Amino acid sequence: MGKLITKFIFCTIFTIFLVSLINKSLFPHFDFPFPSILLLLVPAVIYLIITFFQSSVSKHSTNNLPPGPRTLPIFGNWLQVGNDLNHRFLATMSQTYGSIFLLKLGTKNIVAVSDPDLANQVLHTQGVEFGSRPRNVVFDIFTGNGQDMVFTIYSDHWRKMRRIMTLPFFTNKVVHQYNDMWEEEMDLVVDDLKNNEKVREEGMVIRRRLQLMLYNIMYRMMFDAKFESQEDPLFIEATRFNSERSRLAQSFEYNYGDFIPLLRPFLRGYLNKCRELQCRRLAFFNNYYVERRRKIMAANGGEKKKICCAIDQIIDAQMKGEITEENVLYIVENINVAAIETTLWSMEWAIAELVNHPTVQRKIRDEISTVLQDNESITESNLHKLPYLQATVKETLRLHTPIPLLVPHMNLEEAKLGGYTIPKESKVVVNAWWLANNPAWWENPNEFRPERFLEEERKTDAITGGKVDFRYLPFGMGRRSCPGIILAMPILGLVIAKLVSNFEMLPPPGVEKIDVSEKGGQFSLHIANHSTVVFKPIVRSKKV
Ligand code: HEM
Repeated sequence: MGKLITKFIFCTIFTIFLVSLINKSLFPHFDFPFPSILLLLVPAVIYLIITFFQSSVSKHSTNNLPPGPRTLPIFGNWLQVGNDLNHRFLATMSQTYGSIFLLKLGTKNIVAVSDPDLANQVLHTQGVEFGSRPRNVVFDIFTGNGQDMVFTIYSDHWRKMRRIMTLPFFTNKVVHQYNDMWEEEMDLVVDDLKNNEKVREEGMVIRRRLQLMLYNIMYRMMFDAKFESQEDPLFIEATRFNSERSRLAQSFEYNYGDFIPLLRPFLRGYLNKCRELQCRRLAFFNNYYVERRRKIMAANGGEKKKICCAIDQIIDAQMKGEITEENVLYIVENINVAAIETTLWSMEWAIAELVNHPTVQRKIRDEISTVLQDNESITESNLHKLPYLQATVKETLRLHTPIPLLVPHMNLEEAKLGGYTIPKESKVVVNAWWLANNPAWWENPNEFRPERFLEEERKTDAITGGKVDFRYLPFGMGRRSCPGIILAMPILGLVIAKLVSNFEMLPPPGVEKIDVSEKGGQFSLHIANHSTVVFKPIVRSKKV
């Protein structure tokens, strides 16, 4: 510190001397006012900041940090790498810097991992050390400073929230309890498609209809409530609130204020927008859904047997003093964020790939008609008899990993990883997409080929003895892995089975293949264009 102060004084005197010299020679008659001298301190202050950063970087570099590109003062690597640190860009960087590397974005450290063994260390063997989530200015607002479960640090609060959420959402009992309801919602989609003549000739963009289906599945599970149609004002409001929240949280626009705290005052407008949205959004969940359930529960005298949906159990936990009223709302917020769009993106990817691969559609149909008895309908409980269908779901999530870098992890304290020192509070991203698409580990990874999970992957299973395959992590692994896998996999399997067995899904007239290019945000990877698809009904004898 003493050294820095000497540098600062030296630099200030030197700058004043230099600039007055320039001023005197350029403007000999200019009377130099006092406040301008103060202005001259600006370069000195900048120099001070620069040297401070330089000293901290060089201090780190003696500490066995992971490799990475050279950093600039203040900005770190930000000017070189830009805002959009997406899965493909990080995969390319890993070819230069190796399977673990460090980027400095302003004051923030980002460690990128793209190797199955290192992924195992982050998610599993050192899952406690790396089990937290990094915070940023926008997520602090959307999570009420970590009152939720998905984005909170690894702590007693997280354990309690995960335990309380597991019983009403993430057990086999829940799956069996709701299987019929899921099917009912899916059958309504099939009926809507069948009853719309335009759909079998010109086709339609199915996203909004599937979105309604998924909202209804989740809101029926959560609140025993459903939306009447895509025009239902509450549906319009819920989807608007959630998509605005996604847009604001996933945007790269606020990075500058997050990476460089000095610039944070310039984010005030953005952060106010986030605060205002969050306030209205939580009030919406509370007024229309949570409060309604509270009233119904109060009318039932809090009788256990009358608990009929997930939020009743959550409110019950709150009434026992385990969590706060705000925590209840953040659970609702987390399900809205984590459950619906992820599953919807996966469905859109699956449909797009099936349209472009009619043989896969045919094979699924054949499997269903071979395996299931006449009049035996597909349900969650017989999905396990349909390996090709399941391989199709897996292949979709491999090629188009919806959360390609997982939800970022963070180490609260300095830690070791792959022999390197990871500074405390680093954001650690596991490049799940690259693990699942690296040609070093997968045969022709760019191909959509469900067969790989039945052929070569079976051989891999034989080699690994069926142990966890850390090349394939669309739901993460370990403590912070996705608990929703227990719902998402059967929901995806059932929707695909119902669509494929009721319709031939085709590109619209005049189009050979539909566009499967991708678009990403800070977390997500979704299809860039929601293409039109023709749903041509199949005349069948079997009920599916
Ligand atoms: C295809 C659909 C889905 C995909 C691809 C997906 C993927 C993921 C991923 C990658 C993570 C982070 C894992 C990590 O950081 O290591 C995650 C976390 C989470 N997901 Fe999912 N998810 C899906 C559906 C769902 C559903 C349906 C729900 C709830 C009903 C859900 C609830 C959660 C929650 C609560 C977390 C946070 C876990 C924690 O931090 O402890 N997800 N999901």
